[in-house]
Amino acid sequence: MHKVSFIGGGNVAAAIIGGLVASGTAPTDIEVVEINADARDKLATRFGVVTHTDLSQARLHALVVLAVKPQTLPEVAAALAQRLSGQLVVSIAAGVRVADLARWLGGHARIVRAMPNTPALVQAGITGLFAPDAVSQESRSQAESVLRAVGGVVWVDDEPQLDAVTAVSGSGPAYVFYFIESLEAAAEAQGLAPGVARQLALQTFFGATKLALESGEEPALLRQRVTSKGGTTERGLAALDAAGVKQAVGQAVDAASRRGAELGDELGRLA
Ligand SMILES: NC(=O)C1=CN([C@@H]2O[C@H](COP(=O)(O)OP(=O)(O)OC[C@H]3O[C@@H](n4cnc5c(N)ncnc54)[C@H](OP(=O)(O)O)[C@@H]3O)[C@@H](O)[C@H]2O)C=CC1
Ligand SMILES: O=C(O)[C@@H]1CCC=N1
Repeated sequence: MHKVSFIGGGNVAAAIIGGLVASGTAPTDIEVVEINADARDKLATRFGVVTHTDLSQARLHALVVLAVKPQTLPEVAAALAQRLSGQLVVSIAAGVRVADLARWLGGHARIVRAMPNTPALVQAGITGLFAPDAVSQESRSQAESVLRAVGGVVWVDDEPQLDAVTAVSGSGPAYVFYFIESLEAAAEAQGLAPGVARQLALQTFFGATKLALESGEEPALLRQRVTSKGGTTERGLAALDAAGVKQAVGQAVDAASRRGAELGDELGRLA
């Protein structure tokens, strides 16, 4: 496993670092530049990684993961530009395009974009990856091996598709938690105790997903098997249809994807 430098040590960086350490990377082979003292202390205590307050203190390993907010990236990239000497740069920032990042990095070409998600924390993430044609197969494999430490990976051929990935699986855990919260609230409204409501909601999402993954069957077929003719599920699904839930999910993904493109446009206008 490669030595990795992280710039930004927040939620997602911590999840990836956790996966790397769990899959055998020595904590001392990971360094993190993080301006927030609390976050820095947590990373050092939890994983034993090397931490720095400022980029100027970093050694910069062969693979550098940019894990700051998109709005912070132009400033971080400008500071990093002076320090780069051929490293592979992997950006996880939503929306920020390779061409803009390359420009802020002073023309650096070895860039891969990645869009992970927070289930990475429990090594059950899924990451979308994109690299421009000029990036070698070896660099692609290096980037992929870091993200594989926290779950599955998929590659997309066109950069705009990464906005769709962001909207589906990057933001997706938030939609799932929203559905879990809704099911739990509905269970409580039926008079079930809060602890029971939580257990029913969580295990139902977990069990249904496990069944779909392990059986490999079409989700539509699995749904039909739950839906007895003239029974309860039929009524429940009819209510979901009448409320336009399927359309609402489409609208959520569309809105999130457009925000990704918009972030790219906004930040791309910066020099
Ligand atoms: N959250 C998610 O589910 C996902 C997020 N992403 C992307 O990942 C990136 C990080 O997101 P997330 O982990 O949620 O964000 P966080 O805010 O948790 O992490 C970013 C960290 O970087 C620190 N930071 C800010 N400026 C600097 C700097 N100049 N040098 C070093 N560290 C700095 C921040 O400190 P402080 O808080 O003090 O500013 C913060 O601790 C974003 O670009 C986001 O688009 C991608 C996939 C999923
Ligand atoms: O909300 C966001 O912008 C980030 C990107 C995907 C998940 N969180």
